[in-house]
Formats: sequence, structure tokens, C-alpha cells
Amino acid sequence: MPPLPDRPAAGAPPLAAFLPTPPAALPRRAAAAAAAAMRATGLPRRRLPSRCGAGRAPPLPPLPCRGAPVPVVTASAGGGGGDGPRRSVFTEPPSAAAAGASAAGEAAAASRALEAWLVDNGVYLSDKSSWGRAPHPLAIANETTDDGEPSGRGLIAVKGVVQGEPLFKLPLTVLLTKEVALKTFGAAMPPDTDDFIAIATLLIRERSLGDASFYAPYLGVLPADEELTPLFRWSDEEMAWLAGSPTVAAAASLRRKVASEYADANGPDGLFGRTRSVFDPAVFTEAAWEWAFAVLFSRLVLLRGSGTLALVPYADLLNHNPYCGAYIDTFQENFTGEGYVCVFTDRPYGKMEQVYTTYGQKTNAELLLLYGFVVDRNPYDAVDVSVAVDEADPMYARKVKFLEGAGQEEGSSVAFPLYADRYPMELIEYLRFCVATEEEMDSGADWGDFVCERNEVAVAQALLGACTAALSGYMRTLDEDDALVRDRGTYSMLSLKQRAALRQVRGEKRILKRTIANTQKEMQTPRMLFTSLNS
Ligand SMILES: C[S@@+](CC[C@H](N)C(=O)[O-])C[C@H]1O[C@@H](n2cnc3c(N)ncnc32)[C@H](O)[C@@H]1O
Repeated sequence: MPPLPDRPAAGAPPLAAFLPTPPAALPRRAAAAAAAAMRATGLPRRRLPSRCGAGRAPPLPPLPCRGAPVPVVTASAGGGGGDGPRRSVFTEPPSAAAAGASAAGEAAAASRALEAWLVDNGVYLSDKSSWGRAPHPLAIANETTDDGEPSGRGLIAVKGVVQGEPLFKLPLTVLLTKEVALKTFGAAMPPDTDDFIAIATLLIRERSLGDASFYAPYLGVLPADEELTPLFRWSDEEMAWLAGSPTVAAAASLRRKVASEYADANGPDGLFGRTRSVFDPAVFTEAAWEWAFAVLFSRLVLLRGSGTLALVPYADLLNHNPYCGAYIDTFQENFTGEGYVCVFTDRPYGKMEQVYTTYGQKTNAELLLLYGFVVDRNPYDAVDVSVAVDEADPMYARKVKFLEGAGQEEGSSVAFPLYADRYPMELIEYLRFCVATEEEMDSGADWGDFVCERNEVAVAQALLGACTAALSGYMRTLDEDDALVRDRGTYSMLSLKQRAALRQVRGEKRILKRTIANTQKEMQTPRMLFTSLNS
């Protein structure tokens, strides 16, 4: 059995589900699971509304079931705050100015070393044109900001870039892939090793080699351990700022998954345990494993052209913009058939503008969990709502049996995304079934369509109840959050993580409030209720 199963017991998704993906990624698991359940149970399947279907990002780990009445939005709590150091142009006290200057010098030197390595490996980075080659249009910016927050290195245009222009051509020889890992570790790594594990293991080995590694100049620009701040690495104290958010459970689930994969690899029959002569316990530590996975979650790319997962030096310096449609992929030279990695721009860029890619149509929760940042005005933002049959429902046993027949475990819930302006029709179909009376169940209703006014109003009430319950689980109200953000003095005292958490929960509360307002408005005309909301 592969070490990263599709449906681990902890409820986390396969790690590969977190890849930065080009548009047209997989639909959300929850919606897909529900749709599958509906298919299996004879409930009709509907296409998701436009932006939450084919283009949706991979899902977060499903929320835990709490056996609460229909429907439930889960909440968790912690306590306190705090942050580790991170490269920042904003937060350094004057006494750290000298250290900051030397850190900036080191960052610039590391970027130059990466460029020199790329040139040595055949990448054209000259700002002059040569035979058949346009000048390279980009430069590495060692400090970038996004929405006023530091976003690490990035790539900026050093000349105007036209739409559709190739930004660079990288040979496949600079990539870190499973194929390279298999060659490197030989018989010590079985060919069926999971891609994530193979590349993480390769990364740990290469880092341990220091300057002797072929990839040393690339490793030199990877964020330092303490700069990798995806949510699954936050402490309980730091998580307290997210109390009430479904991200708390998602982070705990991913943390458990990463730890359990290490335990498996390190066990006597695991990848490391089996061949200690190759996998030195002093090198392949749990801390190294966590670092490697934090790197992979935030940088690994699925190259659709070749179906390969890869770390792509240089291309992975591109920061994410949810409005950008350009993504990293493999292509082939016309005459030689040789493969290369490239990004074609989806819009023109002016000189000195930061050039972006897309990590896929991800919610802020997904971005925070895997990459450690959130985006204001993220058009793909959503908050998960978990739905289950109410245990107090007189039809509970019948409904659960029906769902069990469709593969849903008793007492489990199904998570659906709520967007600021829409929600999946699968949620409504599922709720129509969950709130149905005996008569409605007996009527052979088509849950994909309006059942009756009573049912539709009960669905709306269930949705309102879920949103209200979710809002009451947070530490502060949305108004209090807004006041905190407006109070620039206090806001600037918050750590990066606290500010990210604040932006995350504000986004969730806004969606919940908008859903409440929209649902209340639409309740005036129940016949049209859940059709007009999504049209
Ligand atoms: C693939 S790397 C991009 C290069 C990265 N900035 C660096 O310094 O190496 C992804 C990481 O960049 C940062 N990042 C990317 N896009 C961002 C954005 N829009 N806002 C804030 N941080 C961003 C996050 O730290 C994320 O984990």
C-alpha cells in the first residue's frame, strides 16, 4: 500500500491534493463526495456553479463531525499569539539594522549564485538579445510585498513584457523529481515510492550535502526553516487567533498526517528504517522531514504537460496572484523535441512590475494552510460548512441508512464550500434531503429540484442556523475585527501570523454574514430560493 493513501484515517487529503495547480483543477472533494453519494443514492447530480466546479482548487481536509444538528460549522479554540522571525522589510527594530543589511546582502548573493548556476546549466538570462533569443525579461527581487505584507523573493519585469511572452526556458536537468530521487537512491528507494516522499527525501539529502550538492545554489534561495510558516507548523498559541475557524481542524489534521508519514518511513519496515546505511537517522530527522514537506507544499508544481511533480528552480520564485492565469508547465522544442519548463504570461507587464503565476484557484484557508499567506479580495475564497443529518430528526435512522448505502459513514458529516456570492447546489440538494419530512421522503422527491415550500424554508433555516452558529464560535465579531484593523497602531504591533489569522477569520465571517443576508433576502420568495441565488 502506498504511504500516502487517498483517504487517510485522519481525514487529511492525499498530500498531492495540495499542489499549486493551473486552472481546471479537480473539483472540491466535499462537493464531489456529496455528488458521488447522490449519484449512488439516486439523488440527481448537478454541475457546480461556474467558479466552484471544474476550476476549483483541491480541498482542505474535511472538517471533523461533531454529531450536531443539521447543519454544523465546526469550531476549535486555542490560546495566545506570537511569531517566529521572518525576512521582513517592516518589522525590524533599529538595533537590528546592521543584521538586516547583512541579511539583505546574503539574500542578494544567494540570488546571484542561483542565476550563475542556471546560466551554467544552459538557461539564457542575459539582458541582451542574441541569435534567435530575446533578452531575458526578468530579475529576482529579494524582497517583495503583497497587500502590504512581505512575500519573500519574487520575479520582476526589467522591461515591458507582452501578453503570451515566454518568461524563461528551463532545462529539465535542473528539476528535482521522483525520477531523480530514484536514480540517486537506487535500490534503497522502491519505484512505487510516493512522489512527495521521494522528492522530500531527495531534498533532505541534498541539503545535508551542503555545497557539494548539485542543487546547492537552488537550496540557497529556499526560505530558511523559520520563514516557512504554513498553518500546519503554527503552535497552539499562534492558532488561538484562528479560534472558531475551520482552518484549526484542517491544520491539526495535516500536522498529524505529516507526522504519521514520518513515523511510517522511520519504522523498521519503512523507507528509512529498512536501509539505515543510506538513510542516516542524524540526517533524515523528523524536523528535516517537516521542513521538506513545508517546502514541497509551498513550491511543488504539477507539470501537466509531462504529468510530473517537480521542484522547479527559478520558476518557483514566482508569487501567487489569484487573478493571474499563467502557470508553470513543460513544453517541447519544435525541432529537437527536447523538453523545457516555461511560463507564458497571460497579460502584459510594465517595467519593474512584479510578474505572477497562479497556484490554482485556492481559498485563503488553503493558501494559509500550505503557503502561510492569505490574499485580500481572493475571488476563490470560501468557508467550509459541514452538514449532517440531525440526530433528533425522527427520520434519522432512515436517512442515515440511505446515506450509508451511498458510502457515507454513520455520524459523519459532509463539507461544502460557501462562497461570498454562491454555494454549490449540491449543498442545497443535500440539505433538502437532510431536512425532509417522512411525507417528502415517501414522495420520491428529486432533491435536485424544488420539493415544496416547507422543505425549501427548512433548508434556508438550516443554512441560517449553520452560519449563525459558525459566527458565534469566533473570539471576536466582524465589527471588532474591523476596528482592530482600523486601529493602525495596534494592528502594526501584531505579528505577521496574527495579521494573517485576522485577515483569514475576517474573510470567513464576511462570507458567513453575506450568506445570512442573501438567504434572508431570498426567503421572501421560497419557490425561487436556491435557484436564483446561484444563477
Ligand atoms: C513558490 S514560493 C514563491 C517564492 C517565495 N516568495 C520565495 O521567497 O521563495 C511560495 C511562497 O511565496 C510567498 N508568497 C507567494 N505569493 C504570495 C502572496 N501573494 N502574498 C504573500 N506571500 C506570497 C509565500 O511565503 C509562499 O509560501
